[in-house]
Amino acid sequence: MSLKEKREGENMGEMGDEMRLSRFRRICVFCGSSCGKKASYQEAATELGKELVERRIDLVYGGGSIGLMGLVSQAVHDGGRHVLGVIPRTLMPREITGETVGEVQAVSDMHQRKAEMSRQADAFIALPGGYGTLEELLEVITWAQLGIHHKPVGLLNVDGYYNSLLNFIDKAVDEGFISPVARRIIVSAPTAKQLVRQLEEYVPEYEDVTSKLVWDRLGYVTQTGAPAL
Ligand SMILES: CC(C)=CCNc1ncnc2c1ncn2[C@@H]1O[C@H](COP(=O)(O)O)[C@@H](O)[C@H]1O
Repeated sequence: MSLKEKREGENMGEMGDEMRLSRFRRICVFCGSSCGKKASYQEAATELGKELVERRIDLVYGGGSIGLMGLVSQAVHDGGRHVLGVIPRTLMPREITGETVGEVQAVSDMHQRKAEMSRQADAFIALPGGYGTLEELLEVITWAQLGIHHKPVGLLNVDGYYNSLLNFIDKAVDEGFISPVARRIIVSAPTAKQLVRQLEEYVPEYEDVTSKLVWDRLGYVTQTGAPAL
């Protein structure tokens, strides 16, 4: 049995009685707390939410209703899937982040929020965004590189928004700072449909530099305690 088949089998085994259309139970979306200037960014956030609904995938995100975060969470909630917003207590007042649809999980700080969003998800997708989005994206890529998780990481490159970032990463490969294998951790596509399809097919090829058991002891475990993807 190939690694891909084995991992798919593991996921199916955890499915419960609901027939799934995806190997992912829940996806974490990172995105701007602003809407961005182009309508295409906002449309992409809603499209991504609808794509998750179509594939019966739940959402975990940073909570609140501001910017693209609000659009993607509303689309998933409207489609009847579960939405989990993970918010640091200091950002909880409605004047700061707006109303959260679905379930809210309060955490103590930004670090705990990232760890919790990551723990709850089977894959990650970044929509267009600013510093916060980039930081969250780069952290889960770094964690994949270190073997903390093997979950797919996708970049929704709406209207080429992330072209310059991808060019920079390619330069880092050329200059010997990122290995070609680590470059392939990032899956990118221009539409939600294409991206989710590519993430479904993603096979991790990264060799763990540290046993996953070590990370588990540090608290980086999946919620069910099951092996990461
Ligand atoms: C005080 C203040 C500026 C609040 C803005 N309100 C926010 N509410 C909730 N999460 C946020 C907020 N700003 C940034 N984030 C976090 O950073 C990411 C987006 O940051 P950005 O807009 O790309 O850079 C989100 O995924 C979220 O996890």
